[in-house]
Amino acid sequence: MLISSSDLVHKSDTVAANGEVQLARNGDHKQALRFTFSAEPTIEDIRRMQAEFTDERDWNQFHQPRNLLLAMVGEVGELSELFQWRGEVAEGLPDWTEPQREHLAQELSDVLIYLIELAEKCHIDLPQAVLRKMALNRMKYPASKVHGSAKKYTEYKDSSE
Ligand SMILES: Nc1ccn([C@H]2C[C@H](O)[C@@H](COP(=O)(O)OP(=O)(O)OP(=O)(O)O)O2)c(=O)n1
Repeated sequence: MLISSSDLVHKSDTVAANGEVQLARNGDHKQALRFTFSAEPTIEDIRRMQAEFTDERDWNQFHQPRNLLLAMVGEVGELSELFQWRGEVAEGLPDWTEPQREHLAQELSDVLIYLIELAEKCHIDLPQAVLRKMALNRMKYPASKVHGSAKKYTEYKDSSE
């Protein structure tokens, strides 16, 4: 389908990681395009692949929870360096070069890989934990109450509480 740039600004339109644009026409609200991920690999896929990587190298002896946490924090530091001193950056990082974007992709991946292995080694079922936490977040921050405000939940004075 041929689409013009003006077609690409509707609520719910998405751009998948492969660049494919998914159009939705469920309202007249105009919003920025929403970026989406590929469906795979899943978090469990990444856990399994990293477990294989670790097993093949006999590295489980080093990959205890505390070491994984420190490794992850180190990678968060490397990730932070990419943004350091640049000032605020716009969504989609329009001013970044492809090598810079690839570097960012690698640092984000390092953080995620260590996070997932840390959860595994702590026997936390991360996908299910995320579901539970998001349900809690929705209860703590009802959209009707907090819409458009970034205040912490403790700052809301609710007469019904
Ligand atoms: N003991 C290790 C070492 C590496 N990795 C994996 C997980 C990370 O995705 C990546 C981290 O590799 P490096 O420690 O070499 O860190 P970087 O890839 O960030 O390299 P650099 O520090 O040179 O930027 O490799 C791992 O699982 N266990």
